[in-house]
Amino acid sequence: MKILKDILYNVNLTSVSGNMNIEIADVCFDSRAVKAGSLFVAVKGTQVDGHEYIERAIANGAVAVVCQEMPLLPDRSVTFVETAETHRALGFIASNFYGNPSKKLKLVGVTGTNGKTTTVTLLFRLFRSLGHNVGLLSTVKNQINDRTIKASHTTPDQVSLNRLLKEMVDEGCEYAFMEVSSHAIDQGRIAGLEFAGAVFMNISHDHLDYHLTFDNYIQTKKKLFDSLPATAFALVNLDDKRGQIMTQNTKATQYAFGLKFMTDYKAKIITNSYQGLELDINGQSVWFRLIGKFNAYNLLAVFAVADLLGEEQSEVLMMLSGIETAPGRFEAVNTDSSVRAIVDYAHTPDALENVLQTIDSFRTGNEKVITVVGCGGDRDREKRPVMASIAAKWSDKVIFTDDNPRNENPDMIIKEMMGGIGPTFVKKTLIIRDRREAIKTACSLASDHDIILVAGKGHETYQEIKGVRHDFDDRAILREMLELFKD
Ligand SMILES: CC(=O)N[C@H]1[C@@H](OP(=O)(O)OP(=O)(O)OC[C@H]2O[C@@H](n3ccc(=O)[nH]c3=O)[C@H](O)[C@@H]2O)O[C@H](CO)[C@@H](O)[C@@H]1O[C@H](C)C(=O)N[C@@H](C)C(=O)N[C@H](CCC(=O)O)C(=O)O
Ligand SMILES: Nc1ncnc2c1ncn2[C@@H]1O[C@H](COP(=O)(O)OP(=O)(O)OP(=O)(O)O)[C@@H](O)[C@H]1O
Ligand SMILES: N[C@H](CCC[C@H](N)C(=O)O)C(=O)O
Ligand SMILES: [Mg+2]
Repeated sequence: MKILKDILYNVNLTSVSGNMNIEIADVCFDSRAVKAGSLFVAVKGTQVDGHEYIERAIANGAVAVVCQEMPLLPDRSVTFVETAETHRALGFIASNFYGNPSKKLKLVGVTGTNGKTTTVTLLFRLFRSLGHNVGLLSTVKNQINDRTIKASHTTPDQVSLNRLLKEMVDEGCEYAFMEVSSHAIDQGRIAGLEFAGAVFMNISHDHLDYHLTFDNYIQTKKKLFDSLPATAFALVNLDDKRGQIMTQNTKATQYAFGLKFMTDYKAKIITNSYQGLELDINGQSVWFRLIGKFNAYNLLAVFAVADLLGEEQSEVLMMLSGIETAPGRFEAVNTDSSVRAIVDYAHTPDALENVLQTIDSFRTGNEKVITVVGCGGDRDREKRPVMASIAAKWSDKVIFTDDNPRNENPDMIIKEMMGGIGPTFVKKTLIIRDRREAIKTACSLASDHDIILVAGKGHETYQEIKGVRHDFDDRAILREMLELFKD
């Protein structure tokens, strides 16, 4: 049990009605989750306004309410407090409620359009193999040492996030590595956290349905760096032209990494092949299991973070050299078929182009590249024709299929993708909406040594259609179909 006035520490209150010395049993931002003794925080969302559910929260047992607009006649049986931005206040409140866990371990946040999951997963595995207790918050899963906890978001909501950090502290974690999505920054999910460091990977076209303009998207990511304390490090990829913008107003100590310019952490690609990457990092040449130039950035960022956190460089490189790629990230689906198959989570134009360019660079003869790809529903529509055109440009055959249609009409999604397909690409394009059938067709078309890329869903083990998640795993279906068409 915590006292209301203590959990409102650092929240700027504009007005108060009622007793601030009451006990609070739980913090909730959803009236449906409120139980007796809870504090309800009313948040304006993208669909509805949480203020409309205050009465319901009180009926469910809320004893205090945090709101942005004080009701004209506040219910006298509960305490009401008013603050300007409840979504940000919720971050501070959740942090106070769980004893400010982010201050009790070293929390590193990774942001960027692509590469967050890969980078935090590598960091988690590296620090575990270096003998530390570590926590992970990622799109694929959350993890505390050896315990896995299902993830519903790339970055959890304020309450779940602080609860998980507290569990990490309780289980002795010295470090936590987390993905910071742009949605999370905008919705105040990271407000009140104290980061030991933050990393900027890159920014490219995505989520414009939410941020509306690319500039808003950049400015949202920058807020992570604006919020860092002076004790933190701010590490940016200088090869991305928006890298410097991120640190314009930061109080943190600035560091940069990249492949192009003289930076604090610089790498050179010596070999980039289907077997892995050989990089020169700080004069040491090291082999890594990850594939593709884009992974050189992820590996270099991991090396830099480990160095900034005080780990010994040569030990880091030795351990990192043996670490596998994150699930569904350029994951080779190995069977005894002579066809090579790759599952990758590329769901942005930039990621798709990187992966297909990487595959293209490995061609040694006249092997065909067959790509199966779709675009998610209820997500950025502008990227659909761009992704389609990139897929067709770099493939000999491309099959457009369903990703997660969610609440959209899948035929319309594919129609929008086809907007990127001009007359020259039409000949190599097939439309097979059923993803299983699309993968089957790709396998049936492939001959010896051809390469199949199934893009967009990576580690996902479901397909989301109208709010229902149906079992679906690209990797399992690929394995089954490759076996079926094996000569
Ligand atoms: C668009 C978006 O990000 N939405 C997130 C947002 O919900 P919202 O703003 O739509 O909420 P709302 O439905 O309008 O409700 C407003 C408020 O009223 C409350 N409410 C609502 C109904 C009710 O009966 N009672 C009640 O109290 C809600 O709990 C909420 O506090 O806040 C919710 C709570 O934190 C999130 O679960 C929800 O994520 C949805 C499910 C989602 O799909 N988000 C995706 C887009 C997302 O966040 N993705 C990013 C990264 C993507 C990437 O990796 O590239 C992520 O971090 O995962
Ligand atoms: N550093 C990188 N630069 C560009 N593309 C990358 C990079 N790392 C990975 N990718 C590509 O982007 C895809 C997604 O990678 P990853 O899951 O690591 O990114 P993410 O930022 O976590 O994505 P999300 O926003 O969905 O959480 C990969 O499957 C790969 O195709
Ligand atoms: N985590 C991201 C990636 C989704 C990947 C893709 N499979 C899709 O459904 O669009 C999101 O929620 O936007
Ligand atoms: Mg991710």
